[in-house]
Amino acid sequence: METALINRLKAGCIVSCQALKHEPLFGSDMMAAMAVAAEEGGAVAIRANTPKDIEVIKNRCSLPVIGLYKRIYDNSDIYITPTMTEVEQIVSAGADFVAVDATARTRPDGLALEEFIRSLRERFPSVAIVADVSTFEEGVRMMDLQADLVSTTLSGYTSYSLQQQEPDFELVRRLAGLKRVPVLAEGRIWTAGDCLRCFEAGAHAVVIGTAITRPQEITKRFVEAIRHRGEVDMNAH
Ligand SMILES: CC(=O)N[C@H](C=O)[C@@H](O)[C@H](O)[C@H](O)COP(=O)(O)O
Repeated sequence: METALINRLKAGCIVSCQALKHEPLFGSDMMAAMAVAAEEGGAVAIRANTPKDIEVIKNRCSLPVIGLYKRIYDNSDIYITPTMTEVEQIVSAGADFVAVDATARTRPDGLALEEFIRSLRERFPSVAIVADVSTFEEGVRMMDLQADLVSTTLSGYTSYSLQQQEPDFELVRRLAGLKRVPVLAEGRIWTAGDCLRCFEAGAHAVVIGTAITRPQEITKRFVEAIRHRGEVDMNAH
């Protein structure tokens, strides 16, 4: 079942429909509408945050869902599905895949990454695991631990990973080059050209969030481009 699901993602566009509490589109209805729009547009899957959003999206949209649950604990920097408590809730909500922080940082419950993955597998053998990593070494470690997919989600979002404005094409290329586990290219993909570069680098699929589902950021891009043009004009006179 996992293999069929993973094959279904191949060469596809996965749309991340997420809005946090402080964002204008916050709310499960909004995210479900985004997911339906993504499905109409030809997406192959949805990435969604919180049990509630996942449940509503699964009810309205027929695409498979990569579920995660962002929760902040005081004693850890890990916030993407940090413990088994969050895993249980997103699986109950209907997630087909579970995305987890797969960095080596200390987890809130102190569980070693190996232990966490082992118990996730034991408890939920039919759920595919998406390992969100920030570096090549973390990706390899998750391949050793037999994650079903590795995603470059956290590149640029840990203190020790490459910080850059564009997607981490090189990380995609290095991980995909190992030909061990399918690799998702995720993070800061803004254009169709970025997507094509990810596929050239060997990505199994691409995950696009902000560029499709955060209108405030999309607007800002246009506004900044216009402002920049104005500044260039002023300097020319
Ligand atoms: C780092 C982190 O917490 N990333 C989150 C992961 O679920 C989301 O906030 C991103 O929107 C998603 O990864 C897609 O990336 P982008 O929005 O750049 O296309």
